[in-house]
Amino acid sequence: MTTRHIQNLIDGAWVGDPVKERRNPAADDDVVAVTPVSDPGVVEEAVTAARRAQPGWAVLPAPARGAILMNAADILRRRHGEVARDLVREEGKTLAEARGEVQRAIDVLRYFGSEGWRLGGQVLPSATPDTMVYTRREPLGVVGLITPWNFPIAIPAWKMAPALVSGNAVVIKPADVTPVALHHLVAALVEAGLPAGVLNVVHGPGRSVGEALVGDTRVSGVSFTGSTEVGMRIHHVVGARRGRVQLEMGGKNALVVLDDADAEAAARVAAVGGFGLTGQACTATSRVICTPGVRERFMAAIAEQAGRYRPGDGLGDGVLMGPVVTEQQLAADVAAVQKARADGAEIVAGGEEADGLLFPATVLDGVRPDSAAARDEIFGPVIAVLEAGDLDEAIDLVNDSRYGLTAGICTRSLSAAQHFAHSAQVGVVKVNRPTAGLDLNVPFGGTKDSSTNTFREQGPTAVEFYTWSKSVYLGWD
Ligand SMILES: NC(=O)C1=CN([C@@H]2O[C@H](COP(=O)(O)OP(=O)(O)OC[C@H]3O[C@@H](n4cnc5c(N)ncnc54)[C@H](OP(=O)(O)O)[C@@H]3O)[C@@H](O)[C@H]2O)C=CC1
Ligand SMILES: O=C(O)CCC(=O)C(=O)O
Repeated sequence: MTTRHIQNLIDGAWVGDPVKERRNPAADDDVVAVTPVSDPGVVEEAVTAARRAQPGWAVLPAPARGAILMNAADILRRRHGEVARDLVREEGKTLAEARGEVQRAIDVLRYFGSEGWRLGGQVLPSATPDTMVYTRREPLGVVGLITPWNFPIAIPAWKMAPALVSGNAVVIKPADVTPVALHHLVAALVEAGLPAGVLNVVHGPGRSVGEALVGDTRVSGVSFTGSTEVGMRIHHVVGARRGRVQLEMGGKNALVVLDDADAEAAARVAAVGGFGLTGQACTATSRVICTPGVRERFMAAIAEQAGRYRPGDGLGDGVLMGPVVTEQQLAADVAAVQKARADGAEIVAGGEEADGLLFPATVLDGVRPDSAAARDEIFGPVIAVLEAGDLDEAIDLVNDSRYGLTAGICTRSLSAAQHFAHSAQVGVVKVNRPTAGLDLNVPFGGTKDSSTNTFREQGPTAVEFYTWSKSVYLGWD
């Protein structure tokens, strides 16, 4: 297996000594990558380079910027298999999940590449004679992107692509443990013709490099995906200088299963949302709320599903669930299940016994709404099952959370589905579909502690975060 020697990208040059190892979570003897451990001085250089490059990039016609994203998509497509295997090795996804994520990054580049032909404003009537009014979208300037390990190529792609096509220069700090997938994306953009300095990458710890990026007053906007704790801190720092902030943080996403649902189908939906991606998605199904008539059938079906998601090396045949990403995340998963047991939950599948970083798909029954298992994000393959008397009680439970990212319902009733869709205090509602898994052309974001609930990511609205609106009055005599 190849070890990737990865460097920072500053002003078009690959620099920095790769010293820090990342090992495969499924095979500790497999060194996937070595990366630099940068200090805040490197961030300073990166932002300086970005500042220098941005005006030249912004005056290129938007279709020319978009064409570079399109070229990068083609380059990445040719490397699809190699990138997907590296992604399995560094993050622990299954090969099918990794292939899907790489394809998503390619499609995101294509989508925003073609946005280059559509970026524009509005033409409006003026109250003044012989005057035309139109709006333009101006880039913010230099934007900082801070990304997590759980979608190490798709999330950087869906932040970078709208930022770049709308004329910004970018400095990105990827998650420390997953440098390789991002490197493939960045290499494709460089080979596709991105001018030096327009995209800069700094590897290193969040608490030093990430903080330096967030704290640099030349950075006009920061887009972050990760924990609520770090996100809130970023909001505080960037907000204090009236910078623009976009945060995608945690979730405690619930799936409601009503009496009229097909219990087996609902269990499959819950398992894809809760155990797929090893439960390591902010959109993962973390709570299932059953009404009494379906509960018994659902419990039998979800226990059977948990048995199918036996954890293993994501490169292995037929493996539906890969390992947990790190020891640190494993410790959090184990502690959450132990706490749930101590709080009186019954473990009907899985449990806290891990084999290395292989953690079993776990189902907790009899979870009290006020307990940690019902309230705190776990970020592992753990589903807490709660009971509600009827749909309205279920909706109250869904909304009784500090988070508001996604929610789902399994039902055959159109009116129940509609009532739920309109009452759930979340950014994304799914009916008879897993809470995780998003279309790249659809706005994404949440409410409450899940998001800044202002600028949505993905889809046509994504460029709004990276631009501001200017109104031009054009008069003639
Ligand atoms: N919403 C989501 O999709 C995600 C949520 N999470 C949640 O967060 C928990 C912890 O995961 P973790 O990876 O530690 O998440 P973090 O929020 O710590 O990390 C996310 C990103 O922020 C960086 N970062 C960390 N500290 C700072 C800081 N002080 N200033 C600026 N940037 C910083 C990280 O860098 P570095 O990697 O170097 O620490 C990483 O690039 C998970 O258990 C899960 O609950 C995690 C990942 C994604
Ligand atoms: O569910 C998805 O497809 C995306 C999830 C996501 O954005 C995240 O976990 O950060």
